[in-house]
Amino acid sequence: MHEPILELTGLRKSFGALVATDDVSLTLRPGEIHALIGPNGAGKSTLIRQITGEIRPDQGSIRFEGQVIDGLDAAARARLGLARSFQVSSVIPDFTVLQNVMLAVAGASGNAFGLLRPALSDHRLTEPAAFHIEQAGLSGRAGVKAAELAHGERRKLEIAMALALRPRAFLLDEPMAGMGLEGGRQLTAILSDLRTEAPILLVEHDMDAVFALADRISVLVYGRIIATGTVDEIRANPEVRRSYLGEAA
Ligand SMILES: Nc1ncnc2c1ncn2[C@@H]1O[C@H](COP(=O)(O)OP(=O)(O)OP(=O)(O)O)[C@@H](O)[C@H]1O
Repeated sequence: MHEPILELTGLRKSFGALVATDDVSLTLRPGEIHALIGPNGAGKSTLIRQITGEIRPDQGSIRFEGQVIDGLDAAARARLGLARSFQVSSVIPDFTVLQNVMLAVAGASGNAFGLLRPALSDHRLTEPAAFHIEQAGLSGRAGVKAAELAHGERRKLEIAMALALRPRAFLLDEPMAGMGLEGGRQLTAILSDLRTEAPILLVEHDMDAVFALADRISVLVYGRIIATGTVDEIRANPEVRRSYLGEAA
């Protein structure tokens, strides 16, 4: 068994009297999609924010690729390759898809590319950018301005930009939201391939997508993980059916 990429141990976070995550432990293994599901207010976003470093746990510890990262701020964790996608604020609406992804490649490489003439035709930027655009399913749209993309295409652009950062793990918070049926199908196929690039911790309410994608599922209820298992194990778990899945299973 490979070492986990990400390992959460005993994470606890309270807001006043409310315990939002209560002794949460889970692992993200190489190559897997681990879905985190649970009712509204269960603590899923609070958990993700502790992993990214946006908020500090009251107790517990996080290891990333074997290193304890509790003392690192969000920027340092991002530099290690912990990528939270779908909240990319850096998409420039007036730039094309290709130019946006090139900027992400340039940012990730740390190289001092000149801002004027050379950079936008530099093959060290155009080649990896074109590759990530294809990986994200946006081939043929490279020349379109970001502002003109449809919602689902914008999400693919965000994936391409996240890929440019060469992540070691993806944290995805409700990627299916607002995608529609066909968009959701396409995104499911893209995410399925993405797990080989880096494992994915997937917070998602769309159970069709979760059941199609997840290698393992953890169920969070009132801040506690009540079950972790394969899709079949979780669908068959009576406590999970009672507290969350109901008829969806
Ligand atoms: N900054 C905060 N201050 C006070 N309470 C908070 C804060 N952030 C979250 N909470 C509370 O913590 C609980 C868990 O919220 P969280 O957003 O993590 O749940 P969630 O599982 O992501 O919900 P959803 O599925 O609706 O996004 C909720 O009761 C929420 O109101």
